[in-house]
Amino acid sequence: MAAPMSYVLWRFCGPRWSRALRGCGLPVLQSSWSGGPLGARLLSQEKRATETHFGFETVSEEEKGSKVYQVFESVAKKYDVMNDLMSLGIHRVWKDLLLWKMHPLPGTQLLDVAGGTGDIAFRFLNYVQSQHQRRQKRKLRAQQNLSWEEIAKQYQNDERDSLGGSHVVVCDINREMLKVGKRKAFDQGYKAGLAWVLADAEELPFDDDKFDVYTIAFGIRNVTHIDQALQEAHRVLKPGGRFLCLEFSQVNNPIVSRLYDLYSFQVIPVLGEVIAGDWKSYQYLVESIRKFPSQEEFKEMIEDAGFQKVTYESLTSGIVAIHSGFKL
Ligand SMILES: COc1cc(O)cc(C/C=C(\C)CC/C=C(\C)CC/C=C(\C)CC/C=C(\C)CC/C=C(\C)CC/C=C(\C)CC/C=C(\C)CC/C=C(\C)CC/C=C(\C)CCC=C(C)C)c1O
Ligand SMILES: C[S@@+](CC[C@H](N)C(=O)[O-])C[C@H]1O[C@@H](n2cnc3c(N)ncnc32)[C@H](O)[C@@H]1O
Repeated sequence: MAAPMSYVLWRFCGPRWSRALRGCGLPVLQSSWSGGPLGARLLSQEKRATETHFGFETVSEEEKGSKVYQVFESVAKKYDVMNDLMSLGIHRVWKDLLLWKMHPLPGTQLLDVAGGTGDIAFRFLNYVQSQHQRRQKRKLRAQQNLSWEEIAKQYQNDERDSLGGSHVVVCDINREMLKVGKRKAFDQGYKAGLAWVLADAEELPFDDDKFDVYTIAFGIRNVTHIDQALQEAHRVLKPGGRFLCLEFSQVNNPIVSRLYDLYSFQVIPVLGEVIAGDWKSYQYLVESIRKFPSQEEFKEMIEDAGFQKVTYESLTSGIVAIHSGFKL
């Protein structure tokens, strides 16, 4: 029996068509066609796809989860040095820009999902601490005729709560990545306002309406059901809370695109082999980047999860983009 048109479009044109069809009220398939009566084959939106991609490879969903786990288990110890080498330090600028965009207020409760070795969390703690100190200094300067005891007391209070009540939870599915992150936190003296949780972005172990900001940097590309992770992000954010995602995206300059492709496929796996002894994980990295939706497509996915005022900013000719959305 012939497959319905929506399935054919989904199979050959991808999720963009699929979304467009859903908008027109047509039934949309999310899985592969396997024969049998039409009613059984037109899958409901709840039904999960059984096949997905791992880089350019087609794999089952279960396989994808374990392959992604193995990748980060394998690269964990060399992860930070590889990022500096591959990007010549540019990933640090992108991460700083994410924090400037967030501009957290005192008392911000942040959830950093796929937080890995803690780069976003540490930047958050530095940012809120320096903001808090600046505010306290300004307050002290504005108060006239304070005794030295009063000034000393204020400074002591500041030491006790140097973050102004802000807090970050780093959540990641990979034990090895968290282990490296915790070691880094210990070595660099980060302790207050920081917690580590081993969990899946698709099934967060947090109550509804708990966080002010949700971040995910270079993480969502690795998640099997991106839609599910986005719904979880929406659920755990407070009303008024903000979703921020830093991820690889679509390069918008043809010359940069050519060079970037050359660099990605010819240089990155070689660096991976030489530095981390792992060609395959870095081949997965460059392939997974090419499989990730464009800026506009990802914006639509974020909107589909219920976020509003969704915007994005492309950085470094679109090599990466920061998407932002609000739970209103
Ligand atoms: C397993 O999964 C993962 C593992 C991880 O460790 C990390 C992640 C997540 C990823 C990050 C947190 C960030 C990682 C960063 C990247 C993947 C790289 C992003 C790339 C850039 C910022 C640079 C983009 C490069 C270009 C626009 C093209 C410029 C390139 C060239 C001029 C070289 C062209 C290459 C060839 C012609 C091939 C032959 C060349 C050689 C053998 C020489 C090798 C050259 C170098 C090593 C120099 C590299 C040059 C640059 C980095 C250029 C920088 C300049 C610009 C930004 C314009 C994860 O998921
Ligand atoms: C490229 S690293 C990003 C780490 C960090 N956010 C950064 O910017 O450096 C991707 C991280 O996503 C994590 N990850 C992959 N799938 C995940 C999932 N389903 N839930 C939570 N974390 C996941 C990996 O374990 C890994 O630590």
